[in-house]
Amino acid sequence: MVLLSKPTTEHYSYIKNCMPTTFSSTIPIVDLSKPDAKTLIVKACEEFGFFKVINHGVPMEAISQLETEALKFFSMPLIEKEKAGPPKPFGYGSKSIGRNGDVGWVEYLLLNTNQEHNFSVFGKNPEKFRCIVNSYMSSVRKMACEILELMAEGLKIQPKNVFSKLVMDKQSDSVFRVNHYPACPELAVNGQNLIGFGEHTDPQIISLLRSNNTSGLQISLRDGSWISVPPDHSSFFINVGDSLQVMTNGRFRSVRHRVLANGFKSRLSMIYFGGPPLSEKIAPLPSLMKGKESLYKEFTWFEYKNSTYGSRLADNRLGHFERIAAS
Ligand SMILES: C=C1C[C@]23C[C@H]1CC[C@H]2[C@@]12CCC[C@@](C)(C(=O)O1)[C@H]2[C@@H]3C(=O)O
Ligand SMILES: O=C(O)CCC(=O)C(=O)O
Ligand SMILES: [Fe+2]
Repeated sequence: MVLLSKPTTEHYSYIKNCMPTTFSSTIPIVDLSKPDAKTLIVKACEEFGFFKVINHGVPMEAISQLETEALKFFSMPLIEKEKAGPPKPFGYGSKSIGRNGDVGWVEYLLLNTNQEHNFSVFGKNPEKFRCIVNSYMSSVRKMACEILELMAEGLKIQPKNVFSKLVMDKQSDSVFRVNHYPACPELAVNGQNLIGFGEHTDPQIISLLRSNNTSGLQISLRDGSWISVPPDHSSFFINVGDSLQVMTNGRFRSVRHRVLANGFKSRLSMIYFGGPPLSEKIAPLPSLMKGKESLYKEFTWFEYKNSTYGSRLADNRLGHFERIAAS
């Protein structure tokens, strides 16, 4: 007799003492077609490091095509999906996140925005999937550029492409990820909170996230409390990354966020992480220092990225690069 092991969640992490989920209505909403967008973006980046964008200009068709292809990919047998792995550095991964023992109730495709690095990742119909990913990525990159320009305008710094030029650069080290969180029926029964993707900040400049209508994403506020982000499949959610926190000398905050698994519905999210070229120095822009000292030591994106590889998801990665104020 062959004994098949029952899927079990005992090796995953739970959140203890998790408060009942409260969906927040405090998350800023920015309409990119309105003239006040730049002011609202700056305010949201200072207060939360997070906001929701409507009228974003990414065609719903590009989004749903990618969603369909991704779901097709994730519905394949594990043995097929594993042909696209391991995600070192790009490809299919499941359960394990990063290199240092983090696990979550998630499977994912991690891709480079430069498609040459994504060999053999696309399953049975690679050309179609690749093409759909490309057209989605170019629309989202355009939105990233627009938002980063609005940030510069809102901060009254010049030129207005100081941030956007980094993600538009041919050498930009950007990453794209599709996360799939299967429904976890055990949770529906026992009411526990299982970690889908553990708490962390994104190391890059900016992240643009779109998900289906399944909840799970939470962000941490300045006081350390967690709020649930109501899902909205037609909008984008924008995260300030660590690099943008440094470039604004701490004025913008990179947001800590996490995903909880759902007992009833599966969640699919796709995230574009806009990063600078590897050789780029990440340092506060002189025009934002106003005579103040940099809060950070000087480092390149290459150095920061390398240090993230050695870290655990929840680590305060910027901590190593903070300059301790001389007293
Ligand atoms: C434990 C991890 C896993 C990391 C690296 C390190 C710390 C932060 C994680 C992320 C978060 C943002 C996307 C990603 C691609 C990134 O750049 O940083 C992730 C990466 C991975 O999933 O490999
Ligand atoms: O899947 C999500 O909704 C968010 C995941 C995330 O934060 C990440 O991949 O960096
Ligand atoms: Fe993230």
